[in-house]
Amino acid sequence: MGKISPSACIDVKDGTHVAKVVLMPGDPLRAKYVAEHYLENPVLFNDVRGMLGYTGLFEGKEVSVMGSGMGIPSLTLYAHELFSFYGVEAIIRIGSAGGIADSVKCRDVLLAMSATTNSAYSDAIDLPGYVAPTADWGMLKTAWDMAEEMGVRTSVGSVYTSDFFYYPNAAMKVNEKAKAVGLMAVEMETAGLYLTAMADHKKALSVLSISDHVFSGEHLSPEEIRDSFHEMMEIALKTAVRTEVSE
Ligand SMILES: O=P(O)(O)O[C@H]1O[C@H](CO)[C@@H](O)[C@H]1O
Ligand SMILES: O=c1cc[nH]c(=O)[nH]1
Repeated sequence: MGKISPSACIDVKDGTHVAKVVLMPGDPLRAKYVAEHYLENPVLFNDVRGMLGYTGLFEGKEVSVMGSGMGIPSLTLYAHELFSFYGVEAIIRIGSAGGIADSVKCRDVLLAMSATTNSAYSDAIDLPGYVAPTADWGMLKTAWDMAEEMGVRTSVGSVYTSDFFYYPNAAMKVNEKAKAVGLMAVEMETAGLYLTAMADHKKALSVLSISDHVFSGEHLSPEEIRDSFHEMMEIALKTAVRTEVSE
């Protein structure tokens, strides 16, 4: 029999550990890329289901990076296990998003202050009315300061976290309605991350990179995506090592 893991879907390898702040891209291969290109001495701590997770050093401080998979069910499963079983205190999602506001352009970084969603996830919190999935203010402020210092074109606003990448009924015009109430971009995880952090009494932030525009049809080439992701990752890493955690 193997060792007993405290969690169902992450199995931290013997002799490794998870840092108190974790960066989470949707794609586990992006986690590997970040570990290999940005972290000193990265050590693989998880590879269950190929959801690669590494811990290393950035600016001399420990930080982890691990894939979340796509969509709220996948991200919230991993985020809850990290928060509840591995001592993680803050998660920063680093993901791509489709622009919906006219003011948002490809390559922009978008800091998600809040996230509206069509997911039923918040129903489980069972509070009368609607819960407002919101970023941690301290992390949001730090990310904004880092982006300003780096001179990166950055927006702060509300995103739409959708359970659908492909809507089965296009006539619902969901992206048009999201745009009409001022939501800036669409992606698939942020609301779940913020609600999980809220329920687990932890901190979270989504730092997004605009990879395409839903209405203008503008989209980046793979090389351009790599360059704009670089800015998002730098902002997220600088925020991670400045996030207040327990000693
Ligand atoms: O780039 P990532 O982090 O995967 O995020 C976006 O890309 C995926 C869809 O292509 C969804 O996960 C969406 O949220
Ligand atoms: O979820 C996503 C991510 C990028 N672009 C989109 O249109 N949707």
